[in-house]
Amino acid sequence: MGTQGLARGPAYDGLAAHAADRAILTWRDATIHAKRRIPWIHGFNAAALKEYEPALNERVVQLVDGLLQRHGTVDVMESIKFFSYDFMGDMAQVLLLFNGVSELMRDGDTHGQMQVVQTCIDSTIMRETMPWLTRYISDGADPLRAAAAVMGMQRVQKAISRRDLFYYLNNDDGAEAVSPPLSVVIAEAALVIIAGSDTTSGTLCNILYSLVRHPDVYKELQEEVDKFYPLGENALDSAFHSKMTFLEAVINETLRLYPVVPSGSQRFTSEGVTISSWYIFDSSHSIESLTGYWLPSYVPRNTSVRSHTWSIHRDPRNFSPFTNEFWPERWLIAEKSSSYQSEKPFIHNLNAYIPFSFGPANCVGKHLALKEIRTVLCYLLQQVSLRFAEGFDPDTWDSHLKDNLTLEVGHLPVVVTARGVSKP
Ligand code: HEM
Repeated sequence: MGTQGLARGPAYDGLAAHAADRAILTWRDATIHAKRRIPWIHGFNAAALKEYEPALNERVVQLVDGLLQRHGTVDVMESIKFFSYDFMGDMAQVLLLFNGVSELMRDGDTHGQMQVVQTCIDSTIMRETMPWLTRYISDGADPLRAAAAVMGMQRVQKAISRRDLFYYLNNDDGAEAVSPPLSVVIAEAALVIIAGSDTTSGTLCNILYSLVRHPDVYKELQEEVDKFYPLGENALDSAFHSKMTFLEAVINETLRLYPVVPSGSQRFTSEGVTISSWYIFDSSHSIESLTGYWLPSYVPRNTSVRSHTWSIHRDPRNFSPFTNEFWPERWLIAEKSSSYQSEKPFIHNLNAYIPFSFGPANCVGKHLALKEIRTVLCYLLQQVSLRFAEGFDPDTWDSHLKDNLTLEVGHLPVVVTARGVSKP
């Protein structure tokens, strides 16, 4: 996956089948991919991220206000999903939206927007695993593309009042000598919705679930939030994010246990390659002793391969101890800001931590995703307390996870209580 790595595999052709133009995620040719990534990089640079803050902050306040207005039990999964789609709508404005604006949090799904998106997502596994089949049957992404085309055309004709991601993808900043054709901008803008919504909302849900499930961790994070954003302070101000080491540890640990693309990205061998793939344990030791050796293996040409992120993240050779447990402390120990005393070896292999993939085709939206997650958590924890709703069995959480290309989460019924903190 790195710069010297293998090229993308045929799964990406399946994702692009029927499309008038390919979105960046589906380009297999490294040269074209690198060229198409340029406007995305502009759209996610530090200055652009700063420009998106007012829109993000407005949506975060709307999310938390909405949770507080609903007395009793709230399915926080649905609220956060709507939040992430509304915010990506603000960034790209290409869905079946009212007046070009997504208002799921305000109005609910009155325009059938979620059905259009879900149909697209539900078809991804089929399109990925059987690209050839897409030639014979209609593509679940077609309705999303049609909606994106209509909205995209309206959008380019509109005078825009503020800069969003579409502004950069459409080369409105004039950074490139030649602007992309509308079909390309529409493909990219539709990808903003698909790549940027459920990824972030699923991660936020996994974080909230893990926090409520582990009251000691929840308490420690709450203390950190209260330290930087006490009563009356502006928790939407990102100034302190870089100092919040425990917040970072919680996010990292959640993405380790619940990677958003659990099966990883498909790659393809255009010629035979030898890789160190099998780790043979020394039979005289137990698996916990982790002694053994790598055995190289040969992958013939024209073979599709994947690095299975879920398994890599949950491998005791990469993260130990408490490999399958939610233990944010490991990130502080690795940073040497917390101590570790135990007979068990401490293993923390950052090369094996790949929630955003790595190399030239890694997640280009990573910094926006992290900004969203940090802002939601700081503001939410300053304003409210959460506990599981009566009757919810936290032991069932993992059994409702679904690998649908991205990791889908189940319902998360919680009781939300105001902490009595005044708003900024
Ligand atoms: C926690 C949140 C997120 C995670 C964990 C995540 C993870 C990933 C991963 C693993 C990939 C590689 C997929 C592949 O190669 O098949 C990827 C690609 C991508 N992501 Fe994200 N993502 C997140 C949020 C976002 C957001 C908010 C956006 C904004 C629109 C975004 C936009 C993209 C794009 C455009 C690509 C394709 C990049 C390329 O082909 O060069 N992602 N993401």
